[in-house]
Amino acid sequence: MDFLDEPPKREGSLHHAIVIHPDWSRAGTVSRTASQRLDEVVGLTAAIGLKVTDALGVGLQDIRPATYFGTGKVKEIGELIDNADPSPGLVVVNTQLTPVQHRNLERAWQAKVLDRTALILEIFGERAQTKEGRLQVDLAHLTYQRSRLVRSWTHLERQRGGAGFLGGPGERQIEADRRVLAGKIDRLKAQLEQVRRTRTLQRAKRKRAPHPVIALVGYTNAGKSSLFNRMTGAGVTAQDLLFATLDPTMRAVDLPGVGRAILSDTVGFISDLPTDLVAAFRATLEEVLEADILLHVRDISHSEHEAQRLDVLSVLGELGIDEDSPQQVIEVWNKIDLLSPDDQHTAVLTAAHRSTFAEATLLSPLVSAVSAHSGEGLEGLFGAIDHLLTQDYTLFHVRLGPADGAADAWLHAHGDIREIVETGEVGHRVISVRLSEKSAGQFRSRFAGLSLASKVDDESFTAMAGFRA
Ligand SMILES: Nc1nc2c(ncn2[C@@H]2O[C@H](COP(=O)(O)OP(=O)(O)OP(=O)(O)O)[C@@H](O)[C@H]2O)c(=O)[nH]1
Ligand SMILES: [Mg+2]
Repeated sequence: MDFLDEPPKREGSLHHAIVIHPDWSRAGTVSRTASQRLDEVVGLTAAIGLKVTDALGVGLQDIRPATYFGTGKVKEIGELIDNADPSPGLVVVNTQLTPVQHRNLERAWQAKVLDRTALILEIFGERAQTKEGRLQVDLAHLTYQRSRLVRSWTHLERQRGGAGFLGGPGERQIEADRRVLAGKIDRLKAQLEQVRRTRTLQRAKRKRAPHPVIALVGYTNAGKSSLFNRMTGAGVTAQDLLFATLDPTMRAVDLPGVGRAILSDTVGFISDLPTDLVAAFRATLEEVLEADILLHVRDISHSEHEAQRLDVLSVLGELGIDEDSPQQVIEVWNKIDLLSPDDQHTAVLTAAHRSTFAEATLLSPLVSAVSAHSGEGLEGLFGAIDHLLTQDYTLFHVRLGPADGAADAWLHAHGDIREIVETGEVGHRVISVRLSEKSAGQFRSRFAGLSLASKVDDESFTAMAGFRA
């Protein structure tokens, strides 16, 4: 009964995998076609450096509690594994298997089985860079293992030849007392809580700085890091890999027209992201909750971009972000360089049209069509950000003299300078600047001797600037 003591007998290569996508399309309820789903899971498998020897969709009409697939299918796939050369040591099944199905399939095929959750965990395990990222992945991994007490195959195990996840004794550890696992989980949770507290403090500090926070979210591979790089000039990893970015990266940037803002790149989302995993990443994704603006980056050249959009909305929903949330939303239709000239034209027009009626919410976002690669459309995106951040700004005019250097610097730092008009007198000028209500209040109390004038008509502006009519 206890398969844990029964290692696979066939010595398949742990670098090679067969990928299986259970296909329900005949039941008529899938939102995506099976072949695109299969492509995605092949991409995920390749993302951890595995060679895919075979990839197939398997039509299903019902699920067997013991083996997921019917007996005939299990046997058929078993033969496929046996006949493959090199013999694959891994079978990826693109669904969530129950612990029993998982174990039985491993035994039947004498190979390691990775279901969708395990596969995504493997990718995350490989990508995590920071302490926090690793903690989160470890936690997700242990939670997954505890739920099934099945041996987990990890890339660490693969690389170190037997060392398991966390660099511990691996499989033996899983076989050990559940209480050990539970203890580890508790400790990880405590450590993560500490990280979370530190982050909250950092956020509070940022809040005191007057800079808006802009967070990039989107389906994995949509081009978030590429756009982040375009916007910041930073060398953040952008790769044609799923989940190239796992840890959030933040940068202060000076955006044209907007001034200083904090830009945050985040982990990509994917369909069927297990709830556990979403929870594990909550700590880092809290940046998203705190953002003033969300840039929802979409690969508009992808045939599945609409389904991906819905997946992203559903993950955001699990994080507590919905259409009523305070974050303002811009959809960034990325990769327009990959569209035909006609489609590109349509995308740009549609984006502009949508934006006209947009409420800047999740369901009614502003839209910007761009190419992170060529930089096309970026000005429009900056314009949209500027619009959102400054829409409650009022235009003021301030007359400054030679002694008002401090006020001048303050306005440049906190306002959106529209125009500077030199008056006739040396060192005197009128600055037209857009300020938020809050900034205007601060200016008035800080520079009480200067007057901030709003709604100045042409005539009084001329008078103010000392021009002769
Ligand atoms: N042609 C084209 N390719 C792009 C563009 N933007 C990104 N890419 C490519 O798309 C792939 C994914 O880009 P990333 O920036 O890593 O995507 P990401 O959303 O950060 O991905 P994850 O971090 O994995 O979630 C890379 O190969 C990029 O070079 C674009 O505007 N045009
Ligand atoms: Mg990325």
